[in-house]
Amino acid sequence: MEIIFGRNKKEQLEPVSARVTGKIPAWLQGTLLRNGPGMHTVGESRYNHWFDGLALLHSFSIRDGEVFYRSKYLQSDTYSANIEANKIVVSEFGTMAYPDPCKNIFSKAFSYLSHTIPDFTDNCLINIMRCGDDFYATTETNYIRKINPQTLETLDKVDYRKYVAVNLATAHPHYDAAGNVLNMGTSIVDNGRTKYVMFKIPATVPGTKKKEKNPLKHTEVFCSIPSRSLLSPSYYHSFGVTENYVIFLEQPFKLDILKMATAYMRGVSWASCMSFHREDKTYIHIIDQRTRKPVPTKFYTDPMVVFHHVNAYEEEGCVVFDVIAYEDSSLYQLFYLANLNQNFEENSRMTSVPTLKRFAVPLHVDKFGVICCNFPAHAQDSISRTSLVLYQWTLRKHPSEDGSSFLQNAEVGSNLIKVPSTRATALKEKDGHVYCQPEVLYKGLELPRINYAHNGKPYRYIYAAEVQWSPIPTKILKYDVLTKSSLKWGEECCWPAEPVFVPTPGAKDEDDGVILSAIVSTDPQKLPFLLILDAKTFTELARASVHADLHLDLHGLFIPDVDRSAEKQTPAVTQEDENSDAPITQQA
Ligand SMILES: CC1=C(/C=C/C(C)=C/C=C/C(C)=C/C=O)C(C)(C)CCC1
Ligand SMILES: [Fe+2]
Repeated sequence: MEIIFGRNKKEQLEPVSARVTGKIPAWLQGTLLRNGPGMHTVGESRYNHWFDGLALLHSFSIRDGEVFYRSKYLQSDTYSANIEANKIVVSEFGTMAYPDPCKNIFSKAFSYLSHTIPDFTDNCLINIMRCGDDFYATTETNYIRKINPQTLETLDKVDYRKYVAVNLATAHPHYDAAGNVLNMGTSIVDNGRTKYVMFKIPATVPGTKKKEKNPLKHTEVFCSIPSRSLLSPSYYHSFGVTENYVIFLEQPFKLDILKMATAYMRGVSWASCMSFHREDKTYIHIIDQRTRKPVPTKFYTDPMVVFHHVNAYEEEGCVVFDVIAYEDSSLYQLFYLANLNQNFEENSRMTSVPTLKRFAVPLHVDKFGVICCNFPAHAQDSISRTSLVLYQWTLRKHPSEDGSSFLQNAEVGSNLIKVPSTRATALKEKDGHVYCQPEVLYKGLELPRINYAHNGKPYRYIYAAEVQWSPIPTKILKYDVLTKSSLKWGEECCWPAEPVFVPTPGAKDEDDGVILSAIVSTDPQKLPFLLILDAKTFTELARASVHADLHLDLHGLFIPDVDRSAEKQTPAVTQEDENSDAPITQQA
């Protein structure tokens, strides 16, 4: 496994042509752009954890049936400082490091004496975010790095804190149909408060001057939720959205801010400042995007750890959401390089299996009961408590004939979920709190993706990596949430990456399209390759093998060429004609 994890990967700076077997659909034109850790040692020093590795960007450009591969290390300040010092001088998730005494680049790292939160790394190794016409490499700190999606060059270093008060932000933003970005982050001990902040970055800005064109300058806070505890906010890696709501899980996997503030002094990593509190609950926050306020009911479930939300949607007065859940935080433990490199089979057996779970949250619970089914939306919004009671009374006296709209005086202990698409339950408790219990759908999957046109909406298919006894994917999976059946692709000595769905132009069915996945091979006779599957049947359409040092990556996106040709057709932007407000095609 050393071959996959511990070894530094060589960059492929010049695009290399791949050997294509099979037939790439003619409509598939664009670039699969991905990110992940590629360098695990610098000089004599080694990172401890796989999530520490220096970001290596790579891309497969697909044009007229041909594929070109290239890769380049993100030229972050962290990368430059490390390379210059010929050792690790910047702290990452699982490795505490100290700045080179002669250099002052990360001088703020020592600010623990005067500030609670030290400066974090800009080694953006997790994902790629699209923001208007710009692309950024992302991690979970306050830094993102602008990149050129064609050349993989590193551009501006952006500090989120310039635009919104967050010390941490997720690497998994959401996008609406117009390409506006919705993300969230944590603001730590700011003005005596620790809170979770949801913010929007517009896709386009109507400004006239070039400077005003930066969408980040138009970032808008759209809701903040106070953390239950000032000094131990939850850690979260992603969140969910429906058409009208945001789902945020305040889980009992927490950051200890006091431990973080003293980590440099104590010589311990950030990872050691995170802990799972199995005695605690997981709180489910549902935020109404129209009012920008949380739904007042307290929803909760058992302790769990979620890294990836899969999708969510609204159905008959409920928010239904799917996540990959763990019983504890042991996943992060498994990715210590020492576990991955020696006695791999023994050390990386999962104690907690990533499980696809479906939750349902009833939206209109009050102390009088619960509104189910097709209670008209306008009425839900405008009915006051008094008229609600009256309405309830009227309905009880005169129940609607087809039973489609009704109010129900829910008994304590009764299940408030009556939607057809799940057996998940939500039990009303004496104090008005609601205890949600999920339906278990599938065990042993991670890195979930969907057809993003269905994000926030009812959907049927999940594409994911199948993980069996270890956290390293061995197969790609298509899971049908309706029939609960699955299709799989796998091959000896092949280690697949997160599968990305690309829709056929003018697609009718949700699964009309292809799956792209970069496959790392541990068979010396077999080159690594880009796999192209028919998303409907999960049969191989083509593979593009490359003579290059492919790394196992984390996340990325597909940029269809329509976007590029639109860019080319747009005349060069001048000071005067920068008013264009045209929406962009979004491919998350
Ligand atoms: C550096 C740093 C962090 C980095 C976290 C990372 C890099 C997490 C990666 C998670 C992944 C890849 C999960 C996959 O499911 C924290 C803890 C946010 C805060 C302190 C500074
Ligand atoms: Fe992730």
